[in-house]
Amino acid sequence: MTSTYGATSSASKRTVNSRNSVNGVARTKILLLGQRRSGKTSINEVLFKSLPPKQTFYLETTMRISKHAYDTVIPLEIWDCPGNITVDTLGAPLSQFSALIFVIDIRDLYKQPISKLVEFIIAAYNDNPQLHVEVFVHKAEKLQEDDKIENFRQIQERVQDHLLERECEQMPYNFHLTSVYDHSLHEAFSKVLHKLIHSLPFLEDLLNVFCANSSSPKAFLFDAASRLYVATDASPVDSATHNLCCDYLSMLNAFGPLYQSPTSTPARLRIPAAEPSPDDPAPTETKDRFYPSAAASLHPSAPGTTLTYHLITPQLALLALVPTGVWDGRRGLVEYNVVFFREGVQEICDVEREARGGG
Ligand SMILES: Nc1nc2c(ncn2[C@@H]2O[C@H](COP(=O)(O)OP(=O)(O)OP(=O)(O)O)[C@@H](O)[C@H]2O)c(=O)[nH]1
Repeated sequence: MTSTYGATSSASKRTVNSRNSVNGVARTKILLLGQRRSGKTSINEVLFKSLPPKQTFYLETTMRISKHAYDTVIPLEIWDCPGNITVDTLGAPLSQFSALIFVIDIRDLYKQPISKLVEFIIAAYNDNPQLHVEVFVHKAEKLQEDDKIENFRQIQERVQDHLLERECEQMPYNFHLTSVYDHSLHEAFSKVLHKLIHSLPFLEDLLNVFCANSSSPKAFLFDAASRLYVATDASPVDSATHNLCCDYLSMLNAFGPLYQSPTSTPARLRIPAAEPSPDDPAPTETKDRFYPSAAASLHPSAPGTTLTYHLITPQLALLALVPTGVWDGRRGLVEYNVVFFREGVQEICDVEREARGGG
């Protein structure tokens, strides 16, 4: 197993070499673009700063590019750009970025946002064909189901037409319907994140082994603070289960500090201390919020399912559905499997950190 993780390490080394290193750590960069008021800052604040969605109403207009660092399985740097930024005024080559998220308000069917998106897709095609271009058709909850589907279709069609006109239709890009008011944003951003994690197949393998040995029909490895899932097992993701896990995490995040153990110091949780540097983007706020483990019964009637939560690293948590019979009768076995899962994940995180020059 160790040699397989070694392979991840060298793969990561190759890819992170091309990225800018801040504070000695090579961060994977994500560009957040879109028209004014399309919802870029809201997306960043809701996901990574735990801002309640209703409070996005009070966010101020972004005047300059702001860079936000966030540490999960991989260290991220999110560039929140003002609405008027163009390929020329960005001030950095697109080759520095791993993903470009373009946010379009679902009611904005006009030419301007589509032309701007097409400009960036063409620039990416020339500068960095590996760039993952993801279009978030945002504020989707504002429309009724039929209008939502119709606008979503029209935006996709117009982008395709523009790219055909410019003979650049080969560049791959994906569309997602999103809103800060439901789980669609978390699901869409998780899918973007999966494309950036080189160790994803190893995390998925660990989850598959955990599920097989614990009779679990579904397990997710979540980034606990942002509630993005960084990996899941091979069984299909159904939105209801994903949403349930998200809500359970949200509840634990809210109540965790009330039950904080006095002995759960950062040193004990092995939180790496980083020296701040003047160039460093705003660091991720660390808030102690966890129970080490928890469980909730979902269907009390037999046979029943229990949703379990286990903290894996200071950032990551394993959420798994386990048959209640297994949880009640063979809890020791499930916890034994969690220990092995934790060791595997920690090893992957250590290799990743080492490859990026952070350890
Ligand atoms: N209904 C709805 N409104 C949203 C959503 N996301 C953001 N908004 C609202 O959209 C408005 C603009 O949001 P911002 O995040 O400031 O948009 P921005 O793209 O960063 O804007 P600039 O800084 O001007 O470029 C705010 O009033 C938000 O409350 C959403 O999913 N649904």
